[in-house]
Amino acid sequence: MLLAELAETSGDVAATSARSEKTRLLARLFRDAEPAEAPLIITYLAGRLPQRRIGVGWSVLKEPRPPAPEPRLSVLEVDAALGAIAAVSGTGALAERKRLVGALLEAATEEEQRFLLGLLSGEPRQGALDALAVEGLAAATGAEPAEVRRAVMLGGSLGGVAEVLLERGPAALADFRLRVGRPVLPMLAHTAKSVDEALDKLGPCAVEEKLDGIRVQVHRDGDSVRIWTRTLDEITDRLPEVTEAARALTARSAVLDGEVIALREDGRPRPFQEVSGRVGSRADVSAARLSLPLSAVFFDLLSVDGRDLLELPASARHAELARVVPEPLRVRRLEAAAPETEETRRAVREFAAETLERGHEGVVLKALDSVYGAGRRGSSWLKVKPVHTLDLVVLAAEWGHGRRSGKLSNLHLGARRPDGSFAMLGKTFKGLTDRLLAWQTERLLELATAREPWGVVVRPELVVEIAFDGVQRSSRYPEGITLRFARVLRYREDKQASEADTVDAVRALHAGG
Ligand SMILES: Nc1ncnc2c1ncn2[C@@H]1O[C@H](COP(=O)(O)OP(=O)(O)OP(=O)(O)O)[C@@H](O)[C@H]1O
Repeated sequence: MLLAELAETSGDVAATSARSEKTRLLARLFRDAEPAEAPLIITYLAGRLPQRRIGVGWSVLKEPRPPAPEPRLSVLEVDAALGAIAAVSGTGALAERKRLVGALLEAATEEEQRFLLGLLSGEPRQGALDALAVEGLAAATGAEPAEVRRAVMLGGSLGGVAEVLLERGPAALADFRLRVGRPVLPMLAHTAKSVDEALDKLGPCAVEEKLDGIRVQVHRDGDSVRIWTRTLDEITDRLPEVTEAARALTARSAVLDGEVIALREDGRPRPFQEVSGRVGSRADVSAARLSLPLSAVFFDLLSVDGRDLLELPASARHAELARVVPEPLRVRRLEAAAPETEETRRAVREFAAETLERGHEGVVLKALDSVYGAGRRGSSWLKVKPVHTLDLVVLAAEWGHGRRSGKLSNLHLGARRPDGSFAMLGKTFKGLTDRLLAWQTERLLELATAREPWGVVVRPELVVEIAFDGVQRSSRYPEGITLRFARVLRYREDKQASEADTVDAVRALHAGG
């Protein structure tokens, strides 16, 4: 497929507000696509790059280049060119990247150049494109949209499903079943303001400790054990102790969902940063496990000995979990089968208070009758934390003063609007350690799209977790609201900007006071 066709459709989809028309346009595009092109088309439409970063800033991109008179670039050629640019390293890398970017842009027509520049500078694209792409694919192939969604959940990627669907038609969707050895996206939680609100919303439920570590999905098949993160990156080699624990279970095959944490000798959790440092580092793992042993604590079971449990209610999945996973490897949990009674509510509040005393960050309440919604942020899991946090996107950063001069410090924070753009909610430089300041200065300079005397404007890509004390009215910011006492907790490199919190979610916190 020529890039020109993709660029034109992308523009047409953005220009119409009717969902049915968007679906029709996307269906036509998918009908014209080769199966192998589908994953790329979907990523480009959503404004993402498979390479994530190509190491080229706005100063290079903005140089005018003569456009090609006729469209001739294919999407696969664009991908190959961007791959080559991302792979350049060593001395003279910058000049070489600049040369390659120039060559790519000069092979593109004016309209294609606009599309490529938007893509490379991280300009917001269609909000919710992936959901539209599911409908477009379904319309193009005659599949049921719900079946396509199910396959994406179990296949782990929309691109992968799209390719198979275009190649073999709707019948191929039946092949997407939970398989040991193929990870699925984890089920996610919504936030509730209090334990009582969560009990009211859920009805009969279980309350569990919320552990602040790294989400893991552990697949055991006989002696083979593999471990994936929330974003489905494989980290088996980093966690030999989890592999050993999984091999010791009574089940021959199992898919487990849990959290990896580090515990002190007195049983209290060590800070998240230590866990992520160990999992992310490339240091020798046998030495690392001696200085910081990690433990997995499991809270769900997706399959056991060949039986798929995804469609079972949470209570039945937990009964299976309790059968195959011994106590210390299971999350602490209390069942609240009668949440309307004062006695139950008191017990749940006590459980939550004790959990905080034990050093954990909060609790998660889960409806007893809910199925496992892989990849979904359903309303049947509700997290309750005493400190409000939001995942926001860094839009710009200001140069620091005094001890922080030469470092990018004060961050401009944005929440997501429904159209995919970002609304600035405020600024903060609080909570930044020297290590974070150094790290963010380097990253933000890479992402810079404009340099100003006061700092840099960046591609809206980096997600940062912010703690704050409340939401208040402010005429200084575009949505009329801002955060009180915002401070940085950590960067969330496991999240994309499209997963950041929305303006509506922040507004709801304001309304709820
Ligand atoms: N008992 C538990 N049940 C479910 N999740 C838990 C539990 N304990 C800890 N977690 C962790 O809590 C995460 C959800 O809450 P958190 O506030 O950390 O959300 P988040 O990291 O911003 O992202 P998300 O909700 O998108 O995962 C889960 O992804 C999981 O890693």
